[in-house]
Amino acid sequence: MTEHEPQTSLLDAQGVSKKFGAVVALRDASLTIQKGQIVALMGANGAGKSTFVKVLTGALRPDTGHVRIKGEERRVGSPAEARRSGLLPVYQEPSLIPDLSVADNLRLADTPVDDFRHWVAELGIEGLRLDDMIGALPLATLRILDLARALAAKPDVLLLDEMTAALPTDLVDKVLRTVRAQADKGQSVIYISHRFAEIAQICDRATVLRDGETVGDLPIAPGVEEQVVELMLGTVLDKAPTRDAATGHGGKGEAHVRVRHLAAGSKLEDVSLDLHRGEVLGVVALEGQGQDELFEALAGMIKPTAGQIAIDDVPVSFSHPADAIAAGLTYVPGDRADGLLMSRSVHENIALPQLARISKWGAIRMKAEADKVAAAIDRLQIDTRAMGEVQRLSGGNQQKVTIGRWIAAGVDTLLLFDPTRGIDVRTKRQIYLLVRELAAQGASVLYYTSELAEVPAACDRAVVIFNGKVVDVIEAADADEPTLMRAAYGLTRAEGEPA
Ligand SMILES: Nc1ncnc2c1ncn2[C@@H]1O[C@H](COP(=O)(O)OP(=O)(O)OP(=O)(O)O)[C@@H](O)[C@H]1O
Repeated sequence: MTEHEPQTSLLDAQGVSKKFGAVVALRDASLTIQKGQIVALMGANGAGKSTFVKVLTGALRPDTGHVRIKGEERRVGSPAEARRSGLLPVYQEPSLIPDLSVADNLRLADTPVDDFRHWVAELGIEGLRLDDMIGALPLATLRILDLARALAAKPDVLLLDEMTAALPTDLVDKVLRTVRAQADKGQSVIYISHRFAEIAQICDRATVLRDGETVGDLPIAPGVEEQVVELMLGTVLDKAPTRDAATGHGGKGEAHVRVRHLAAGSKLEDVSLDLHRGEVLGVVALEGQGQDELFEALAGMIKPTAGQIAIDDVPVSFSHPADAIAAGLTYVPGDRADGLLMSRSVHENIALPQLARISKWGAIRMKAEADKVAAAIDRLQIDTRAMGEVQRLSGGNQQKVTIGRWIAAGVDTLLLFDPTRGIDVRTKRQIYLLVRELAAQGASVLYYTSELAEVPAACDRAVVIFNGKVVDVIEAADADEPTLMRAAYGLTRAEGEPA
């Protein structure tokens, strides 16, 4: 090709539409990608990103639209056909079969094992055995295995849907570097994410969807963030709320939940912390430092092997999640599928904890419950077009339902594990405000986040866990990303550096 000849797009989709009954998921979506480019596909929760990826990769049949691959009109009728055409997705939720081993899963997809092993190592997963059962592996590892499996198939276009949302910072870094390096070698990537920092780091362009329609396609350049947000939302977003230091809790006074020398599982070795009423206490840790076990022990899902938990100075011991709930500890897991009744409605899912509580009052309380549920849906702007079943909601809207139910029910102590995973920028801000509101009303919140920027936005203080132990406690005012990151890697502060 001469330099004057226009380059044929590797993939060019135009005028794609898709309805689910009355719900218009895509109305006029388009996207073009050249060889070696990374294009960010952006849009608020429910804008149609996942649906678009499913159409492009043959998992859903569009109602209208054209897809050209290397200049040729193609009907991508099935995932197998998409794969043959060089398009391979990594979906938002892990796609490996839990009841099978890693090796069996690879066999099912004809994945070359040596290439897979290469990518697993490159992406920073150590100690994986091919006979490990998928169901026993943590969510972050599963996401990486999905990516490694896709890379091993050497697709022309890799479609990554919220790839980093469930990953801790160290793995995010590896994924971003790997994806960029692959693009530099000529692989194209469609990258769905709500995280601007990642998009600025690796993407060449951003295609923006709003209500199922492509409303912009811009090169990534300094200052593009505000433009993208405006296109995504169709309005100008208020400035991010900052925590009101005057109302924040400084971690002083009597602790509501007191944890001493807690050990559990193979990773949590010795964690002590005090969670006060009215406090949002952040937990920061790289993958696998014991944070899962800390939350599971507090939620009564696993038994500690050592240490004590006390609530208002009364020692407690949980043999079952019901014991933790009875003691006022409410756990919202990171894996939204764990917490939702997928085939039930949004209303039923949000009303669930209240139903347990109010059943003895019967119909008298039904109106109050319905009002609270409606208020929670409204506060979180849950997309209710697909009210029938939670499984039909977009991923971000499902996550909002898991949080919305506790806003409706009211809580004493909330254990939030990475609550904003896959949630768009506007809703994230609403969630920070809601968490702060719950705290202002006297609730205690323990808040694990894999996104370091959330600590100063939502928390009063953060404990940093490394190798199963608390290595630092950092006040929100000092919790900038470099400080948190160094602490998370177990690096002590340099002599003379301010705390
Ligand atoms: N199988 C389905 N049945 C009915 N409605 C659906 C189905 N799948 C998606 N939808 C609806 O289509 C719309 C677009 O959803 P989609 O998952 O594509 O959004 P998204 O942009 O990926 O959102 P998120 O950022 O929250 O993942 C939503 O209103 C969703 O509820």
